Amino acid sequence: MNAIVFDHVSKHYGDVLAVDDLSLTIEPGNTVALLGPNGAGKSTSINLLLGLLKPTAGTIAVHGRTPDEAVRAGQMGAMLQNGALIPELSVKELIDLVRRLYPNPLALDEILKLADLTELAGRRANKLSGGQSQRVRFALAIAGAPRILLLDEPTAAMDVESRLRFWASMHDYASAGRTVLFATHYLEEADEHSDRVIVIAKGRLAADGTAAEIKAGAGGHTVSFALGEQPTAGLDRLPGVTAVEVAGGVATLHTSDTDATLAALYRGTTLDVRELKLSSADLESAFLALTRES
Ligand SMILES: Nc1ncnc2c1ncn2[C@@H]1O[C@H](COP(=O)(O)OP(=O)(O)OP(=O)(O)O)[C@@H](O)[C@H]1O
Repeated sequence: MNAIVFDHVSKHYGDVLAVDDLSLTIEPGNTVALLGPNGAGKSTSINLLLGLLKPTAGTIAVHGRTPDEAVRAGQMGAMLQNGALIPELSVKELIDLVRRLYPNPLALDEILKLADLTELAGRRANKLSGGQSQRVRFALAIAGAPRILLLDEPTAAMDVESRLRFWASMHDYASAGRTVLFATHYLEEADEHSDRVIVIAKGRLAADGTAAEIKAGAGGHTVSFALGEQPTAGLDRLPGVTAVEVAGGVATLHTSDTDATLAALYRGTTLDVRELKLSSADLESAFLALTRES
């Protein structure tokens, strides 16, 4: 059975269509990045999954149950964008308080270890740094041993070292066959820390695949050369070429097949090709191309 199913889900806030006929399935054990620019509908989708919002149309299933049923059964844990911690309690007390609310929680020591908080167990919540507070929020999200973990921009405002520690914790938790869905703006995080990337823009699905597939599918490579005064006609019809840009006397061809484009450039045109450069588009340009299109 799928872990998460969105079936033609839409969500309106008054006149604003935040999620627009979104259909997707996520299998158990996958770590999936939900990537999209500001206002794409990432938080709305996560809140719909948690049952905090109801869809205007369509249905959502979590291991075959409604979101409300799945939350009640302790199957979902979430780390949302802001959530206050109780300042007077120590890290250990706070986590223990929350874990006791669940039917089958993880052991306290295991949570502290997974969230990399063992050394901070006695520290009061109001004496934690921003990155440490985020680790406590992560600990609270996993306390009930949820099968599905939802993380809404979990590393926002973390420094580089905190991010590394955070992602190590997330991978440890996911490694026991759990499903993780995290929303992010950071392309490199989606690339490095997920098995699958779902790109949404304006509430719609813009791409779905591994980071490598998304890079390839969005015209993943560029071939550029000094064009000078030579004509550009026909460049857009070379095999593999998806877009042509000319700026400052340099032509840049976006291509899905570098070999075919290069062969045709040399054999099929009379252009004098100089200062040739090849580059692999990164996820960022693929992402920009995808979100621009939609
Ligand atoms: N409570 C609300 N009332 C009205 N409009 C809302 C509300 N919450 C979100 N929206 C709008 O819905 C759209 C999607 O917002 P959402 O917060 O889901 O996007 P997001 O991808 O999470 O953005 P960000 O990356 O900036 O957090 C945006 O246009 C936003 O302005």
